[in-house]
Amino acid sequence: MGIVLRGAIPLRTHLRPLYLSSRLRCTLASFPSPTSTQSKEVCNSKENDDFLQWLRQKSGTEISSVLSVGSSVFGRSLFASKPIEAGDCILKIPFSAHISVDNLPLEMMPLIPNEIDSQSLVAVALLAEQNLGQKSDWAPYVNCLPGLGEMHNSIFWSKEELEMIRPSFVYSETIEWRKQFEKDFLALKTAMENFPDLFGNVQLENFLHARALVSSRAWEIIKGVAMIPFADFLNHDGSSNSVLAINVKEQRDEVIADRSYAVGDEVFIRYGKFSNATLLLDFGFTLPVNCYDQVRILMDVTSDDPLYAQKCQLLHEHSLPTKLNSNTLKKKQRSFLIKQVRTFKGKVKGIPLALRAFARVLSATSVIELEEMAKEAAQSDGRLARSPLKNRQREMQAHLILFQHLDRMIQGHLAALKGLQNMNVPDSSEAFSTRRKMAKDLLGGELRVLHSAHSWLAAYCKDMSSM
Ligand SMILES: C[S@@+](CC[C@H](N)C(=O)[O-])C[C@H]1O[C@@H](n2cnc3c(N)ncnc32)[C@H](O)[C@@H]1O
Repeated sequence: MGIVLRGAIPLRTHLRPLYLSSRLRCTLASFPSPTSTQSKEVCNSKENDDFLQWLRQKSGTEISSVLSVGSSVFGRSLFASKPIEAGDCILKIPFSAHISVDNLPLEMMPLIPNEIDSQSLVAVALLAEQNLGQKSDWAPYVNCLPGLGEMHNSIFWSKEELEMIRPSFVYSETIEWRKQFEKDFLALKTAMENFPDLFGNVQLENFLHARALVSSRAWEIIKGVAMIPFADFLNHDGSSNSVLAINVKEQRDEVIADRSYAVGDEVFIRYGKFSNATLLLDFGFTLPVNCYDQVRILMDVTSDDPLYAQKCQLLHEHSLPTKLNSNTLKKKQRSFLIKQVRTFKGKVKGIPLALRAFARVLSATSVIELEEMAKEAAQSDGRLARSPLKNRQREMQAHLILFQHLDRMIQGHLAALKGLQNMNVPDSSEAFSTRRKMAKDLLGGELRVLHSAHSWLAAYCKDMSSM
């Protein structure tokens, strides 16, 4: 195998493919590149030289002769120190420079419960390096990592800050994640206590910090995930076609420039095709305009529906989410994901077929209709209610249910955005204003997606009623 392209890791994603398939480039109008607003930055040459010299020694090879470390509005960043042409390989980092689970003592592994994911394991490895301080082989790198106060992942938001994003699914996901990480920490604490010299006295706050450092800057490697010094100083531009790639043959990570850069320009890569929800949860930032935005929605059969039991049963039998599996499935697994709606060759993209099928079941008013849906599914590919209902009135009703659901979500988002606009932010609270801006980006992006689906549903219902 040669080069494998990959994205940075969002939290708790175990099975993300190791390569990025289609590499859709957003139009500049819909997705401004950060480079266009970026001022050139003079790098601190001493810091850069020291860091690169340490990494060169650690790796036994040249890392990059065209990039230097500096800072931009996005924090630590990499800049072109020489002219770069599209197609140039701009950095090469051997696997030996990774911080991964291999940094942990082998004797510790049997003490770690199976349910702990590889990102939490790397967080534990990072905690050990942090505790070793200057004695750590990775000290020059570990010292560069942002402190807890500089992290804005939603798991660090206060109750009041989280209220700003209540209409978004990210609100409940953040709460779920925090609970999960607290549980993971308790499970890992016992293992760490067996190695007091290595870990010292790790508190929940330290673990959450390390966990968020991993989610915002680790990449998938062949086994699990790893922190990759220097490569993780590159900031994200959703319109970039440069990604971090694994060169298995040469046992190193590489980045190929997708465009030319003049000396002093900040160099960006794309971490992945991530929505603002993912960026907020995993990376602690958002983009003002993000063409990968999407909205998670939860729909359920209401308990006052006369056919409640029959609808739940039918949906459940066809693997559609219902309250029946709320004990076994997390909210995310029970939700539907809407993307910006586009019509292509008469087909609509963005509203999942499963969601439309769900709405068709919701719209049924008799057991006979439900039985017909089940029969039709059995006679075709087994999937329930995938085709338009023969009864046009009913088909319109199904889509009206979705339309009204989205309408309520739109009203919720609009009210929350208005609240953010009118909110008094104390001048002293820099973190709060950063987070308020992130809340605006998240809700604004979701609103655009909701509006696109809402308009499409309105047109569909109109078509149905006029037939
Ligand atoms: C892989 S690190 C990149 C280096 C980082 N700037 C630093 O100071 O170490 C990812 C972090 O950089 C910041 N970042 C990267 N791209 C960004 C962007 N387009 N807008 C805002 N922040 C960004 C976020 O804080 C993110 O969690």
